Amino acid sequence: MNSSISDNLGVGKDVGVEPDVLIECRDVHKSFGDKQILRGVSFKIRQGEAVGIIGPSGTGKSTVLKVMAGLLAPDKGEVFIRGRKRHGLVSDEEISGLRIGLVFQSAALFDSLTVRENVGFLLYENSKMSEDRIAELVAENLSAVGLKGVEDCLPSELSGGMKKRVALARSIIFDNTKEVVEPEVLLYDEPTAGLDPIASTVVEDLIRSVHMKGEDAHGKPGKITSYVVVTHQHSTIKRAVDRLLFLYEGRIVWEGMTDEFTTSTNPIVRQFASGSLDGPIKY
Ligand SMILES: Nc1ncnc2c1ncn2[C@@H]1O[C@H](COP(=O)(O)OP(=O)(O)OP(=O)(O)O)[C@@H](O)[C@H]1O
Repeated sequence: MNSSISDNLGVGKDVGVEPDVLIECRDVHKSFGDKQILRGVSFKIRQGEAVGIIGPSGTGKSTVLKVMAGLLAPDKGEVFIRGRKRHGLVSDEEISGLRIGLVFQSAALFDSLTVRENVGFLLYENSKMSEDRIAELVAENLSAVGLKGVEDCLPSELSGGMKKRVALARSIIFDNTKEVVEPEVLLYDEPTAGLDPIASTVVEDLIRSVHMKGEDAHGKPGKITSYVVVTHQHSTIKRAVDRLLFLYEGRIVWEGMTDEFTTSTNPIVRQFASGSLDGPIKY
């Protein structure tokens, strides 16, 4: 791609960053009106990683996910996708060489479409694949998340947990007739919020199972290269992620592996991990 075309397509020139870094936020700032939410957020998401973003309510975690997904543009600072600077909002993930999926807390399925139409939606709209092939792929991906025989159901006929699985199947399905299959990063916004402890465990294991280091319902490695989970739940922190970013007052104030979280001496982390009212975080 020549540079004038790539500039028009919203992708800048390569910068010399590490090849295993899929997404990098560098000094990202974002305000809504006069509310400054992100005040210089910097971090990297690498190949194969399972990362959690935690922090007090309203601190900007969902905003970070939207910036990573290209749904919100930073006011200041930069987002690099596989070493290429993104300009503004992303309109075509193919250009970046990375697919980025955002999985909302509510499954966000189309009520009037069947499960098959929901899961295959992007392929029906954007690919040249035959309807039969899409139907096959839909069945394969539903089965990877442990669902069978629900293709003709409407979302209203499914339980909450089944809807989450359908939403996940929709996020991991891709057009496998293309020559180049880009890696995919999934961003989960509070996937276990409002679920009972057992349903949470099911979702946490599902998130692991679609990751390349996990195994799907057939014992095959998952398709997702890396993922990022915004969560408040300790079980999700422990079970579904390996590394944590702690966001507080618009900045990453602590980063570490999950097992370091409960032993950290950082006063902000200690207060958050224990749920104490005493400490630097004020409500
Ligand atoms: N589109 C928007 N317009 C105006 N304000 C917004 C917008 N999106 C987010 N905000 C505000 O930005 C702040 C951060 O929101 P965000 O959802 O990113 O926080 P969060 O850390 O994910 O919170 P929670 O843990 O409660 O879900 C909140 O005060 C929110 O009201």
